[in-house]
Amino acid sequence: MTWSTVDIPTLTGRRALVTGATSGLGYETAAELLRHDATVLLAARNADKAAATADRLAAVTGRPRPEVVALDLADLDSVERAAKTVAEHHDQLDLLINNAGVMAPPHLATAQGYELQIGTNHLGHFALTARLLPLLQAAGEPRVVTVSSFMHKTVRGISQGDFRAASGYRKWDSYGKSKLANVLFTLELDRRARAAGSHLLSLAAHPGYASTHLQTAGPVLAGNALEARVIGGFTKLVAQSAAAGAWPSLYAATAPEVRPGAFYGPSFFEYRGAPKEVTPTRTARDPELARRLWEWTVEATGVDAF
Ligand SMILES: NC(=O)c1ccc[n+]([C@@H]2O[C@H](COP(=O)([O-])OP(=O)(O)OC[C@H]3O[C@@H](n4cnc5c(N)ncnc54)[C@H](O)[C@@H]3O)[C@@H](O)[C@H]2O)c1
Repeated sequence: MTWSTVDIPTLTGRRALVTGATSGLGYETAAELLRHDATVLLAARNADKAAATADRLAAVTGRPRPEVVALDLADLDSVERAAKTVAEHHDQLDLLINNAGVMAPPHLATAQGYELQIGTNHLGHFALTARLLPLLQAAGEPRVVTVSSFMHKTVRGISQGDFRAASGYRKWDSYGKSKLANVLFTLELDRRARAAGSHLLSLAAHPGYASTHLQTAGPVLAGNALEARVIGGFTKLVAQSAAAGAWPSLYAATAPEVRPGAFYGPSFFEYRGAPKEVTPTRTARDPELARRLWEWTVEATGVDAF
């Protein structure tokens, strides 16, 4: 596939909400959507950072300043408030990019007591998608793109007990499980949308290996400045840029030819390059596990979609 961002069609009249858009892939995704004339909503935790990012995006793209929505994915009440705020100002949403994420922090909990990575990367995005579903359903060709990782391949499954990781927390295991959950969720959302006769498309993307804040955020949270410097330096040397890492998300969000329920990114043997369709692991494609994960997630978040 020889796709690049010049292939993104004009997005005039389309509204896109991007989570985690103050840095990394989310910032680059928002910038490219703006350049193609979408109306962009930046959902972010830190109001000052979000406002500065909105100013910067308007300046670098020459497009209208994105709207800022306060969203902490690690707090389900904040997710509910964010969705209400969006619904107060918009009657439809064309694109939801579930991009934000945290990787390998120390053992920390969300506001509701869930393990931080599964809570932020999976539960928060599930709740956000469910709460925005009426607005997505009101759009002509809605898409939900959820950003996963090749790290979903490192785990053999996920259980309800992993949501709290009450005993034996292993940071890489929890990250892998959160990214497995992202794929299971994408495929189950696709199945449920189609069973309900909805025109919503659910797709997954992964960036390969891209130089962003992701690699240093965990060590910073653990107070390990040296580890953050070493990992950050190594990543800058070998990883592709954040802009290139955003291509699979942008492809999934905008290419006319996508296949419902597909997963796009560089091949799993590479860590960079143009987006192509990749095959998730057998576990990630297990419909029974996806169904159970959905039920546990509805129980944990108190909200359902389809
Ligand atoms: N960079 C890579 O190589 C790589 C590889 C595979 C997958 N990913 C995935 O890409 C996505 C984007 O990460 P990135 O690489 O741009 O990293 P990043 O750290 O630059 O960006 C992550 C964003 O998520 C936001 N975020 C974290 N916790 C949040 C919360 N509780 N509420 C709201 N926002 C929150 C951060 O503020 C930040 O803006 C993540 O889902 C990550 O798992 C990245």
